[in-house]
Amino acid sequence: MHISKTPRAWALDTLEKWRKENAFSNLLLHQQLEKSNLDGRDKRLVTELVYGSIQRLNTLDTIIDKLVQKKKLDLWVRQLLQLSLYQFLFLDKIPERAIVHEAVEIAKWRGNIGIGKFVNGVLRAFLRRQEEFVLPKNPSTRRERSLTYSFPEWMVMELSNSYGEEVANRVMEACNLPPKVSIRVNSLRGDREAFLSQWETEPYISVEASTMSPDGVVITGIGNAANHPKYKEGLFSIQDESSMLVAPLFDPKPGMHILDACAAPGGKTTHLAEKMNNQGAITALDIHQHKIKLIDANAKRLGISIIETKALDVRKLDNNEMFDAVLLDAPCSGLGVIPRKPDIKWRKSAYEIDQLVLIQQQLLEAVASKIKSDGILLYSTCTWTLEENQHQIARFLETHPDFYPDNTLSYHLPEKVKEKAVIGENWIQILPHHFHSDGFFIAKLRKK
Ligand SMILES: C[S@@+](CC[C@H](N)C(=O)[O-])C[C@H]1O[C@@H](n2cnc3c(N)ncnc32)[C@H](O)[C@@H]1O
Repeated sequence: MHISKTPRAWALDTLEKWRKENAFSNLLLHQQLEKSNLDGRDKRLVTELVYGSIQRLNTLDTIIDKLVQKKKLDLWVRQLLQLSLYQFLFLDKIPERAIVHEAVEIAKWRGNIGIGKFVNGVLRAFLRRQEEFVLPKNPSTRRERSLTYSFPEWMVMELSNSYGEEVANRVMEACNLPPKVSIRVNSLRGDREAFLSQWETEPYISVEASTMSPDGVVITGIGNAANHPKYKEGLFSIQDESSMLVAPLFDPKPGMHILDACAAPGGKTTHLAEKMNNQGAITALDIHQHKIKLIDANAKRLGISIIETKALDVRKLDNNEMFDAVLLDAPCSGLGVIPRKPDIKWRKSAYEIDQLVLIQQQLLEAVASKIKSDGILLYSTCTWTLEENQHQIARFLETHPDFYPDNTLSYHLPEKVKEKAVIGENWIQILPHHFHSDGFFIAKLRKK
């Protein structure tokens, strides 16, 4: 195989595009793997190398800086070193000789013999001096924890101040493990038992009932689940298990009229429609026109007809329509999805979180007046910062005396979830180490 077609060359190409195009690693990786002619095993290696190098970015760069002594490196050379060091440090099945050899071949092919020699020298220096770079097993300072768990220092502090150091360490550890793939059975097309029995003819795929949701299935070996015929036939949706907790909290009944204020791509909207047995009405808004198409396509694929979509900023919703319930699945810092999108660690800032808190406040304000008396407001985010979650809801209740915390939230949560999650009177916070699913927050409020 020519060097340009090897898994490591594909990984390097993907890392370069990720950085230069500021792309999301998960979307880019899907595109790249589709383009390549690699077999399943090699695709898994590319995935591991790309996610791993991004996940461990600060740790790898710190080592590279020590090895090259501040020499300015071309982006691709640095990334080639990152993915080689990632293999030395975090993968134990690949022989050191093979890692060095392939890195040098790629350096010669992409650059020249001189760069090949340079890469060879840096990697051999690392192997000679390995002991200098061993990460502390029980890191204590902020800097040590940042390097051992590969998190920016401000996030280490944010997590520790919110949940304590021990829990923060468990969260960061969990974020470095490969994410689970979970799917949601379309209950309009049959129940989970029947669905689980339909995979026996596909021996490379294994399925297991989720303990977090009666509609969820944890699946391995499927590759890109969106390419599977059963997905195209509308038998399931791809959804993280934590997100599957939202729809049941409405105790949805056929005939309800629900507003999903930030709906695209429609994961929770379609779950709600399935729970309502496709009877009633859901108004699904999203600010981005191009994302509305995703909700429509998902509804069509799943055989759902009760969702009416509209491209609209919910802050501009000025008709007099009132709803039985509103879901505000707000735009947020997304720190809870770091296991699936490690890029978030390096691209979010504390300043951005402050901006998001203000937007979330405006969105809550906008939907509050659209809820009927005795109606439900569910607020959710896929993050763990207190400002976006518990503090946001406390502030809303302080300034909206016509709402009160709805303590029925826990009736609709599976026992297994209640055992591990952090639960308040009317909210739940799932952290990534609880179930190895997304970090997720949900609060339930009711209008007087
Ligand atoms: C967390 S995502 C929603 C995910 C969705 N609920 C699901 O389960 O598939 C937040 C969405 O809010 C949308 N959004 C952001 N600001 C908005 C606004 N002012 N009005 C309506 N939608 C908005 C974003 O485009 C994004 O699609």
